[in-house]
Amino acid sequence: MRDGRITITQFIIEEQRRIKDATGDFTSLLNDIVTACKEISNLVNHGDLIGVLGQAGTENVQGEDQKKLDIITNDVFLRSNEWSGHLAAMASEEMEEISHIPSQYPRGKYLLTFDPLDGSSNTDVNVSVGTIFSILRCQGDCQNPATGDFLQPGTEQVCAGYALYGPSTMMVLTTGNGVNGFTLDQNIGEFILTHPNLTIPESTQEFAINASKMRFWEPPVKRYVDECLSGSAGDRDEDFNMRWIASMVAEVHRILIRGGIFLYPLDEKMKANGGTGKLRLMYEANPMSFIVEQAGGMSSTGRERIMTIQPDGLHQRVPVILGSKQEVERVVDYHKQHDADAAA
Ligand SMILES: O=P(O)(O)OC[C@H]1O[C@](O)(COP(=O)(O)O)[C@@H](O)[C@@H]1O
Ligand SMILES: [Mg+2]
Ligand SMILES: [Mg+2]
Repeated sequence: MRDGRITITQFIIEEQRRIKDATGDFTSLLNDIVTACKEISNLVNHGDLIGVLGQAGTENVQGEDQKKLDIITNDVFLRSNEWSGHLAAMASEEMEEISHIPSQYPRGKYLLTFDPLDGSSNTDVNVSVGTIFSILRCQGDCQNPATGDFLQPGTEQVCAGYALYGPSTMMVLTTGNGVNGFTLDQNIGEFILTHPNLTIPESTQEFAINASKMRFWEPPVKRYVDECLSGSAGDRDEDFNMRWIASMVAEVHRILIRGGIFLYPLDEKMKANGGTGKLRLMYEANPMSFIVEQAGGMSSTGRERIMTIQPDGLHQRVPVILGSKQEVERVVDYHKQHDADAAA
């Protein structure tokens, strides 16, 4: 741009020039995703002015009540990405099965998973929400993709990103070469590079967890949070602050900017109902873990690195503990100690 600012399109193209044999497919796919996020930003921003708030009256595969915006944003993502010829198929939080590319369009070599609207319990109360996405290569038959083609560990991701619809609309991306943030300039409708090379501070005094679940937490999590709450009056040398926005995108974004630790652990109530966590591996935990690790942070279930989990289902749920390395390592240690004592 004349004033030296870099648009997301220019940034992506320059990134791709680094890659030998880059065909431009990936760049074009990312541009379609960027367009979808711009459209969603506009919808979220207009809210009740265009009647998109409130319940849809339907349930998704997770058994959750869908918001109107869950369904509308899912449709925006499908329509924006199905025609390009770069995708073999898509998968979403809001669809039980994978979505095949309509026969009138060519199929390509990539797979796209997405959470079209993250933090949807916040839509009606005007609190930040987002969109999360992850791109994989289709390792199987791209002309006849199946669910199994999606079930690749997070380490296989080609790209992960999110859009945050807050006071300003931002996009944050990684293609495995660091993490960069872009802000939507509403005047020209372009995302501009404003946060190059985002890095998560190793230490922090800020934790985020839904404390209403405290009585169900496993001992390692209970111990960690208790210590944070006791602060310098307890075993920790400093005092801690707490945050909970109930939008994973907004929590992760805060952590990318100023550090912190985010926990949505497995708890006794979930276990009693045969649950394995709250957040979904394929379109929440894996893309956010890729971004957090690329920014120098750490992401774990408490017992294993999330990115190396072999997925066994499109909507599989996992415990998520991510953020500043020193704090995540501490929580992982507490799990190790607890499990070792329990096994002894
Ligand atoms: O309402 P709770 O239990 O605090 O859960 C909040 C969590 O649930 C989520 O809203 C789940 O995501 P969706 O809104 O996409 O279903 C996360 O963004 C957030 O971290
Ligand atoms: Mg979500
Ligand atoms: Mg969602």
